[in-house]
Amino acid sequence: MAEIYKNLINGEWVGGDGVENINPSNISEVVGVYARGTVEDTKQAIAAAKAAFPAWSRSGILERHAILSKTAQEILARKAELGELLSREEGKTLPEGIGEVTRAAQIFDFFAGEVLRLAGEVLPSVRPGVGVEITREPIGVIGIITPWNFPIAIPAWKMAPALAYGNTVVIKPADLVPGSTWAIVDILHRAGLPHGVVNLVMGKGSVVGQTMLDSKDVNAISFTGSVGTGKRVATASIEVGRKFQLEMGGKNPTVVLDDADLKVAVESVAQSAFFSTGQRCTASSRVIVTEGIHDAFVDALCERTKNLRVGDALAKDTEIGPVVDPGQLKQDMDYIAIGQAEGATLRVGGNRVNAPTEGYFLQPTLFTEATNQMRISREEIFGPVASVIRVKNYEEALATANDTEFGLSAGIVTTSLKYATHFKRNAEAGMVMVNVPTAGVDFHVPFGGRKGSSYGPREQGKYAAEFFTVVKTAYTAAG
Ligand SMILES: NC(=O)C1=CN([C@@H]2O[C@H](COP(=O)(O)OP(=O)(O)OC[C@H]3O[C@@H](n4cnc5c(N)ncnc54)[C@H](OP(=O)(O)O)[C@@H]3O)[C@@H](O)[C@H]2O)C=CC1
Ligand SMILES: O=C(O)CCC(=O)C(=O)O
Repeated sequence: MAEIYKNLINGEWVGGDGVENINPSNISEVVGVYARGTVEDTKQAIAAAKAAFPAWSRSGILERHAILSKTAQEILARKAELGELLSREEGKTLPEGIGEVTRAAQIFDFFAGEVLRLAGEVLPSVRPGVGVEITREPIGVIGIITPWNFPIAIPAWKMAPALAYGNTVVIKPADLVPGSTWAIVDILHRAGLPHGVVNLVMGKGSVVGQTMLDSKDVNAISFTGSVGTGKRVATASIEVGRKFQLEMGGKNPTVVLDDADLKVAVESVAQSAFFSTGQRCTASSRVIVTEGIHDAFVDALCERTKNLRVGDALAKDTEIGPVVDPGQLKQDMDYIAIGQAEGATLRVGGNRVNAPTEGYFLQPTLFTEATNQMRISREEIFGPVASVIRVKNYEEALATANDTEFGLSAGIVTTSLKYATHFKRNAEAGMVMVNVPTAGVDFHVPFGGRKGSSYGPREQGKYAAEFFTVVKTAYTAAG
C-alpha cells in the first residue's frame, strides 16, 4: 500500500483513506495518494484554527517573519523537486512548474518582509487633547479555497499574507492537485508554525469546501475558481456576514494594431493564449486585430501555433503540456465544436495529439473570422483555444475588447504612445498589458479584475492587507 499524504489538523497529520493523484501526461502514473477529508475533519480544522488565533494574532513580528522567511528559503532550495511535482500533477511544462515554485518562494519572502513593515497612522482628533490611532488587525480564521491551475502560487499568495497579518488558516486545495499545497503546508509546519495556525484539509469542494462555507467560525474566505462556485461562496458568506474575496474567470482580449511590431504581437499572443495550456484566468482567448495588419499577423500566428511542441510536461523540448483532466479536455473539445458550428474558421489544431504515453494532449487551436458575439468569444474555455476577431480601427478594437462580462486582464500590442495611453485608461480590466502577454504577472503588485472576474479587494503585494486585515480607529484623551 502506497504512503498516504495526510491532512494537517491542529499540528497532527491525520486521515485514513486516500485518493490517487494522477499525472495528466501519463495517466498510468500515480503521483501520490492524498487523504480525502470529511465534514468532521473540516470542522476539527476550523475549531483548531479558531483556538490558535488568539495567541498567533498576538505573536511577535520576529517569530512570524522568521517562519515565513524560512519557508521561502526551503521552497526556493527545493524548486527543482517541487517544480517537477507540480508539473507531474498539473501538466505545466517543467520550466513553468519551476517558475511557479520560484514565484511561491518570492511571495513568502515578500510577506516575511511585510510583517516587519506593518504600520498604522496617528492623527489629531477634531477634539483638542484627543489623539486618533488607525491600526490594522487580523480578522480570525481564514478559509482558503484554491483551484487546480496554479497549485502552488495561488495557495502561497493567499496563505502568506493571511499568516503575515496574524490570521489562522484552513486551506482546501483543488482535489485534482493536492500535492503542491501539501508540500508547502509541510514546509510551513516544519518551519515552526504553532499547532492549529495552518490546517490543511484536502478533499472535495462539495464536502470540505461546503463545510467551510457553512461554518460561522470561518471569518473570511479567499477563493479562486469558477464563476459558479464563486457565487456560492458569495451567497453563503453574506448569509453568515463574513468577508469574502473572489477571483474567477476571464475572457481577456489582446488588441493588435496596424502599427504593432509583428514579432512582438505573435509572441505575445502565442504566450497568452497557449502557454500553460491556456489554463490561466489571465490567458488571452480573444485576439482583436485591425484590418491593416490582420492577414500578415494571422499567417505568422498560424505558423507559430502549428510549430508549438505539445507533449509530456517533463520532456525537455515540450512547450505545451497536457490539459489537466478528462473533464477539462471535454470542455475544450466541446468549445472547438461550438466554434465550428458558429461559423468561425478553424485555422490550426482542433484535435487531440498522440504521444508515447496516454495523456490529455490537445493541439493548440486557433480560430479566425470569429465575431465577438459567438460563444467562443464570450465564455471562458480555459484551454489552448483562441480566436481572432477582425476590426476596422482602434476605436472598434477598444469597444470590442470591453464588450465582455469579464475584466481581469487586457493587452494591446502597438508602437503608438497615443493608443497605448488611451488603452491603459479605457480598458475595463484590473490589469492592462502593453506589448507584454496578458498572463504571467509579478508577485509584488496587486492582482485582480473588474466586472464578473473578481469581487473584493485585490490580492498580492501590499494591497493584500486590505483583505486580510480589518481597520480599527482608536480615540484616546490625553487625560
Ligand atoms: N479563475 C481561475 O483561476 C480558474 C477558473 N476556473 C474555471 O472554472 C472551470 C471549472 O473548474 P473547476 O476546478 O471545476 O472550478 P471550481 O470552481 O469548481 O473549483 C475551484 C475550487 O472550489 C472548490 N469547490 C467546488 N465546489 C465547491 C463548493 N460547493 N463549496 C466550496 N468549494 C467548492 C473546488 O473543489 P474541488 O477540489 O472539488 O474541485 C476547488 O477547490 C474551469 O474550466 C475554468 O473555466 C478553474 C480554475 C481556476
Ligand atoms: O497569469 C498569471 O501569472 C496568474 C494567473 C492566475 O492566477 C490564474 O490563472 O488563476
